[in-house]
Amino acid sequence: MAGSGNSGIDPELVISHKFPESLHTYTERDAAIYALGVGACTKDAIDDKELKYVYHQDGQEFIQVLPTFSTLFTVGIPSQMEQLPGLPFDPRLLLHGQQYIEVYKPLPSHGCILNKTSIAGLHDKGKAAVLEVEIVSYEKESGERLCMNRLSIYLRGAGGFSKSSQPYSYSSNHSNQSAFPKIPKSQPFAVYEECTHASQALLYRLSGDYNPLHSDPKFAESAGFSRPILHGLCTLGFAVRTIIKCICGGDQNTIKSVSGRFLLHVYPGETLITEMWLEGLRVIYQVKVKERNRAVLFGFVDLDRLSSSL
Ligand SMILES: CCCCCCC/C=C/C(=O)SCCNC(=O)CCNC(=O)[C@H](O)C(C)(C)COP(=O)(O)OP(=O)(O)OC[C@H]1O[C@@H](n2cnc3c(N)ncnc32)[C@H](O)[C@@H]1OP(=O)(O)O
Repeated sequence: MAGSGNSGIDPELVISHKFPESLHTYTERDAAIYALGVGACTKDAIDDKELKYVYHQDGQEFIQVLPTFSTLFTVGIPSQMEQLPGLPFDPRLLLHGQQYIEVYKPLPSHGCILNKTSIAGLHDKGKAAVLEVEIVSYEKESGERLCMNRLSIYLRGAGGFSKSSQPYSYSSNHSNQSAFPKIPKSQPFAVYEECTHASQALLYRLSGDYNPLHSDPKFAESAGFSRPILHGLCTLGFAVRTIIKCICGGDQNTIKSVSGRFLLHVYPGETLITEMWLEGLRVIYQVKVKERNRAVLFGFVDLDRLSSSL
């Protein structure tokens, strides 16, 4: 509830903050390491729908890039948050809450990206604060807009900063594009099961997210977990890759937008079961961890066309 504590957050200072523009350069190797990190070709090293993400399959000139690779353009955010005036927080208590992605054109296999970052929201949830950050990414050379990522960061213990009896809530996004649909009660259109590896987070972190929550047992324990947990964006990468494989006929370029809410942490080595429902051009999905029979992620993916193989 509003006013239940005082985390020292100064909301007006936070939402008026202006981030400097930043550059992010990547190569084909980064795109391939990312694809392996989210499980591409793990079940089958010659998978004909996935080899293209890690190898110049059939002589293709460039490797193909998964749309969720764009989430890597945001890896600098947690360290930028530490410099953010008016936002004191304990980095051990920070969790990734939600991710929304819009893809405007296929991601190139290498390039230099210009990121424009802004605060998109701040909410007082009493026991937590939720900060939303939006990053619009452009291809530096052409100036063309490539994608947009909006992430919600859940800061445990940082709520209670509202000055009035109404909980503080600011959002720059009025379009409700990322509102979550209900999980249908009907049987899923497709279900796909896949194991993550015990070393999944250690592989995924090589894509640039070096938060010790995912690799350091002592840090993970101090954050309240029995061992390091998987990056939320790794779980999201598994889910979207699964949707591309099961619904999009392997064509990653049919993805227009992706939305996901992280419901519970995943331990590397656990088995992910992704359930998918197709409603027009929208795929509603839910990921469960088999070993604990718990939902860990849900959301939707909007497509720009349906695969002819459906
Ligand atoms: C590129 C890097 C980006 C930054 C990353 C930061 C570093 C962390 C990286 C990670 O990858 S962490 C691993 C991935 N994330 C997780 O594992 C989180 C899983 N989710 C949870 O553990 C829980 O859902 C939660 C976030 C702890 C919240 O659970 P809790 O029981 O405390 O919430 P509720 O009581 O249900 O709701 C309170 C309030 O908060 C809203 N809310 C709930 N969940 C989320 C969420 N995932 N994202 C945003 N907001 C959330 C909920 O709607 C309630 O609001 P009101 O309805 O009361 O207004």
